[in-house]
Amino acid sequence: MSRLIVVSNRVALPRQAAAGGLASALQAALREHGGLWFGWSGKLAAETAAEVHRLRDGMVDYATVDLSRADHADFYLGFANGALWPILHYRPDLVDYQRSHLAGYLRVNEIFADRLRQLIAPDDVIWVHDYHLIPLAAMLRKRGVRNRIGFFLHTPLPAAGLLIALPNHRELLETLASYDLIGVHAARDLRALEDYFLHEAGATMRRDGRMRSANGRLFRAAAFPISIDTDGIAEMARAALSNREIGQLRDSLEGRLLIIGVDRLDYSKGLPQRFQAYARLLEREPALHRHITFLQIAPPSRGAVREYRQIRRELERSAGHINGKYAAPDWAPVRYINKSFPHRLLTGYYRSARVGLVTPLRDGMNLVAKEYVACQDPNDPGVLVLSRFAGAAEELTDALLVNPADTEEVADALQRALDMPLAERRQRWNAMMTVLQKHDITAWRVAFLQALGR
Ligand SMILES: O=P(O)(O)OC[C@H]1O[C@H](O[C@H]2O[C@H](CO)[C@@H](O)[C@H](O)[C@H]2O)[C@H](O)[C@@H](O)[C@@H]1O
Ligand SMILES: O=c1ccn([C@@H]2O[C@H](COP(=O)(O)OP(=O)(O)O)[C@@H](O)[C@H]2O)c(=O)[nH]1
Repeated sequence: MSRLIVVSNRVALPRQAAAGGLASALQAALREHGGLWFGWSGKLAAETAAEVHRLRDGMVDYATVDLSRADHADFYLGFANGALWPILHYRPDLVDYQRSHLAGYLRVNEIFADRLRQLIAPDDVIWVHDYHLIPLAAMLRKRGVRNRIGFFLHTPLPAAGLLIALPNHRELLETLASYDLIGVHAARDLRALEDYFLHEAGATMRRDGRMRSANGRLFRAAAFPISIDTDGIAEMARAALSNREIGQLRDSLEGRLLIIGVDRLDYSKGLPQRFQAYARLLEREPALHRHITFLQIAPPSRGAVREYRQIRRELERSAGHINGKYAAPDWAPVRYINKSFPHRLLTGYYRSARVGLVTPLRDGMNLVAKEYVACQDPNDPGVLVLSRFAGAAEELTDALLVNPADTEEVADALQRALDMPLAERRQRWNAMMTVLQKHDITAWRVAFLQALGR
């Protein structure tokens, strides 16, 4: 079996809390298969990649590099999260495009290519992840790397008509053709990718399903919905019940039904709209007062980008406003926490909640939705309220699917979830759990690597 090299900006180092879905998922994918994981150490230093830090844990070797403050600002905050992230999440209005940021992005990709080149053996299979590293394969090819290289995009991909709003889009996106296989989460992302290549980048589609780029390179694209370690997460949720912290949460509810949301503090997650929908429910249904509690866990993310600071302020106001208006001396309708929790606790919190409220405006997949389902008690499962615009909605069709921007619709779905009879909760949960047991993180990894190997 050839060695697998996974490359991503974010790396979940051993005994470090996984930050976000990419890190959680790749950690689970590599745990069983083993391989080398190359990427950013998460640390800043005087110079980018002055040395490669090596570490081994179980089946996984880690090779990480530090970023200089300037490269972190231009590459990660500036271009990746200030320009690419908003356009990929259908927010051209938030794109802050600066040439110096693009230059930093390309510079860091070149440095990564140099360092990685030295680690690659002839029959290694290389799997690059996400929008931070789009041109990496083209840069590796320039350095003579002929190995199989796959790419996986963890975000949504908007329609070509929107993508072209990004200055210099073709120069950047065409480099994707240097990969042998491009994976996306959902059928709609695949349609957008093909549409972009065929109508904006001069590629053609061959009968065998591969595309030929304008400069003659053959590559394939397909959808591979990412998933979770379903059985592992379910087991963790059962074990969590004996945790003191989970008992404390349950006691504090005093019989009230819990609605839970867990999201990085990101404008793509639809948090202001979610708070509004919850407030609307309270306004409409005084009978629910004191009988429900909404727990929103929202660890801060990318705080050096202006929009992320703004959304943080907005949510503080909104949570304060709802509590100010509806709270009683012995009841707060919203518990809002800007802190991150390990899976050991999160799984128990999910299991304690009657409703999982997952309403991003756009999301590549959204693993929280899948984790919430996997953590439920089969005898008394909760209900998932899920945005149609999360990749997960293509698979979890037995959730209550909503348009997150429609306050009344989300409030209706919350009410329906809170009232749902046990038989219907069980039937919906069984259907979703069947999907997650078949399509777990191992199935995702195997499907992608098999397709890359073909
Ligand atoms: O690394 P950060 O800047 O701290 O951000 C965390 C990750 O956010 C995004 O995650 C995506 O990947 C998930 C797994 O495929 C998917 O479920 C989710 O919908 C995406 O938003 C980002 O794409 C990652 O690169 C970041 O590491
Ligand atoms: O306090 C927290 C909040 C989130 N997560 C994890 O971060 C991931 C979030 O992934 P998702 O795909 O939902 O969204 P992303 O943050 O990647 O956009 C999930 O595995 C969560 O369990 C966590 O471990 N602790």
